[in-house]
Amino acid sequence: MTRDEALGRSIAANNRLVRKDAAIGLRAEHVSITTPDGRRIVDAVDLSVEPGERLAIVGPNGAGKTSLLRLFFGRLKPDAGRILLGDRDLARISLTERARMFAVVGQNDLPDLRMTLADYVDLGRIPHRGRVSAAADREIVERALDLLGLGAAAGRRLQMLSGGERQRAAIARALAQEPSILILDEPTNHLDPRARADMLETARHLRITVVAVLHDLTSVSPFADRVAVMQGGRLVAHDAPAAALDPKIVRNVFAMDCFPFTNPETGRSLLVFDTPALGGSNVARALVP
Ligand SMILES: Nc1ncnc2c1ncn2[C@@H]1O[C@H](COP(=O)(O)OP(=O)(O)OP(=O)(O)O)[C@@H](O)[C@H]1O
Repeated sequence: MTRDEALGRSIAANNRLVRKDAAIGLRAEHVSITTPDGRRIVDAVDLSVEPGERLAIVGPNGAGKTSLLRLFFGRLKPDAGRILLGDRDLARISLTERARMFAVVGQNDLPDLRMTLADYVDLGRIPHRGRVSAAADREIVERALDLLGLGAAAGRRLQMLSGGERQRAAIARALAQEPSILILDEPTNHLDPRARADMLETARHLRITVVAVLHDLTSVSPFADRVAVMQGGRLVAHDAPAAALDPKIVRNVFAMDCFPFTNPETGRSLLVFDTPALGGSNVARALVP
């Protein structure tokens, strides 16, 4: 059994973490956000995420990725356009219901570091409190911890965990919420390459809708079904990874070279990125006499 299959089986065995009504899609219809000084940080974006799909949002710094992500789960309201959750307008869905549907792992989710890991992951149960027995809540927390390989650390305080372990704890907390939609803002920050691959692989097996802002472009194609490329608040591509991260688009948007590559052992297609030849960037020009 490959590692990938083993993970799939472990997640299937822990499938209490995946809601039966998990297959919900999201749609942004012509959404915009304009700042008080008149800047369009999200500009007339139309974008759909199919039920159970994993969408990666990529783009350079300041492109509007986090703002678009926040529109998707209602943290920000659009000035124009609307967000649909399934066929319902998100603006008409109560905060309580949203809290049960969306689990969000943000960039700076620093809780009180004196909490134990188990208590922290139990926070994910708050939207469901009273709907199932306390024993069922505990079991779900344990499953979420086991799934992220943190079972043995359940009694440790967060301050005793490494950055990578805290990041996994945040994902465990999100999964304990049994969300329909998982929202990840740069989830692989602080993770070493193996932990990063594991985390994205875990998200890949969940069979729920996942929307993730990713900075590391090499993580995108193993993880995502589709990719939204943002630049200057606009959506400039929305397609399967190889098409959305086409070399021309990558060069225009990121000033990087992109080379498609197939892993000869697995047949999996991967994208390799490089900076353009010296002289292609202002920094390089400044450094080379
Ligand atoms: N509340 C706000 N008020 C004014 N400007 C904002 C606000 N939030 C974000 N911005 C600006 O909007 C633009 C897009 O920000 P956003 O955080 O969505 O980009 P991003 O693509 O996620 O960037 P990064 O990769 O650096 O995290 C930036 O220029 C940012 O400074």
